[in-house]
Amino acid sequence: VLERHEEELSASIVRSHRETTQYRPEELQALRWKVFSREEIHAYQSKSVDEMWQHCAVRLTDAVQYVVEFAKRIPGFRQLCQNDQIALLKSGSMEVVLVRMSRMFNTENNTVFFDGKFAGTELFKSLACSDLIAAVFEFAHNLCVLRLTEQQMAVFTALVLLNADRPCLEDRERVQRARRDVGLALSHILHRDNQGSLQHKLFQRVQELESLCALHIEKLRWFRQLYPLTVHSLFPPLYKELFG
Ligand SMILES: CCS(=O)(=O)c1ccc(CC(=O)Nc2nc(-c3ccccc3)c(C(=O)c3ccccc3CC(C)C)s2)cc1
Repeated sequence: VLERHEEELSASIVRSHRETTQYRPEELQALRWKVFSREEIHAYQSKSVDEMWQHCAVRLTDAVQYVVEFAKRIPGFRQLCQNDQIALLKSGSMEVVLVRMSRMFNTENNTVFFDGKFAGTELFKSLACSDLIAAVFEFAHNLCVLRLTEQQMAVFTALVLLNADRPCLEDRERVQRARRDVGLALSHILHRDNQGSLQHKLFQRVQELESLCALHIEKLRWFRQLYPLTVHSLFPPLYKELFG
């Protein structure tokens, strides 16, 4: 009976994942070699720091919106109280965006999908946070080489969201129970795919995720100190609510 329950749980998580990614794997294959020209890269590099940050914040918020939709469809997340859903999204949505971003990474030319084409680290120069950009690329590369299937990615991202150690949770027990079910579903899938060794590699990636998100928040604080008005009036409200 447990098997069937796990099967049903992972099937519903995979369905939710498929319904809430902006780009399907087959679309990505077609886009793979669309890279920015030297002129286009130069145009991005000529943007001011605040212009480029604002541009990226809008793109990032688009991706986060899809993650919020995904979370709302995960069995076990839906049943949580409003406060706990927001607390999990506040601390987990960026982590899920970064995991999903790895499907939009091309390890052959070290580029990530951004604004409709694939971009290398040099395109983000005007953000003036090369350590964050290098860390995002490094993470995307390390996860991309694990070659997760969409099913493994879907259940892994549900596990990333259902983290009972997050701050400000009211019903930790309930999150823990939902997490245990998804954790069982993930190890069931990995063993069924004969990839049990992926389990500990994925948990290493989770440690990297936490420090990457902390770096993102640190850079955002630095940026907001320099450009308070840009953040206040030009950043998407959802970005400020989740990362502010
Ligand atoms: C995520 C769901 S998906 O369907 O796979 C998908 C859907 C859509 C896309 C397109 C997309 O929005 N790509 C972005 N790329 C980057 C980026 C930027 C610097 C290096 C590496 C990637 C974006 C960011 O703004 C970003 C992301 C992570 C950390 C930090 C930042 C910049 C900070 C300063 C806001 S948005 C990609 C993937």
